Amino acid sequence: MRLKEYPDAEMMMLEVADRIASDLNTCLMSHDRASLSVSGGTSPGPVFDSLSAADLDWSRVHVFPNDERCVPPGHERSNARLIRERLLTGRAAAARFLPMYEEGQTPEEAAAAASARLEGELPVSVLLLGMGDDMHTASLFPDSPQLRAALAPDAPVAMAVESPSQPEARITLAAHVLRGAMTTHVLVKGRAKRDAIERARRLPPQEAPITSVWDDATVHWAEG
Ligand SMILES: O=C1O[C@H](COP(=O)(O)O)[C@@H](O)[C@H](O)[C@H]1O
Repeated sequence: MRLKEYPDAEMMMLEVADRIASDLNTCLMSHDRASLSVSGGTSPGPVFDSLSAADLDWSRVHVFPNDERCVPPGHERSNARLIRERLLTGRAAAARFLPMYEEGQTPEEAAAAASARLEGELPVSVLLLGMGDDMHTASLFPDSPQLRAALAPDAPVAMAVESPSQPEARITLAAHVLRGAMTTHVLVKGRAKRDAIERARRLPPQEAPITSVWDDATVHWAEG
């Protein structure tokens, strides 16, 4: 894992957006299309704002979340909603979006459909992950009963998971799918998460799921 520190969050968001655009362009030079899997939650909005204006052939980019909360697509906690509103606008509106959850599906149905839909998109060309204070990434939560299965090398592409700390069921890409990405960036903001990075270095994936996917990643951090 490479840790890159920035003097402020604004600079970090711009540089991460630039790096992702450059990674996508490089991929598109030698492939018909590129896949971009992005985090949800509270952190990546400013990266999306900048990335959505990037000059690249978005019509050849397929975008999907790392994970999804099983809520309706217009819900304020929907990762798809954040991606549609902040990333898939401007130039990036030409990208194809592949959702992980559709209203009315059970989590298990959504996970099976997402696995089938995303299998042909692998390996992920460019992966943007986030990380919580509890060292979860995507929806790989340390207190999830399904974590062991989601960390297994033979896990399905996408899995239905729960966490006692979360209000709804989730769909998450399995750890081996995240680990298999061609380029990985982890976006981390704030002092509490910096402390979490240091704690995670000494812990196994069962306690710090981020460590199961960050070996080849660049972790971008700014205090605020
Ligand atoms: O619940 C989630 O949490 C992580 C971290 O989110 P943040 O709000 O602390 O930035 C995020 O990466 C994941 O996609 C999301 O569903």
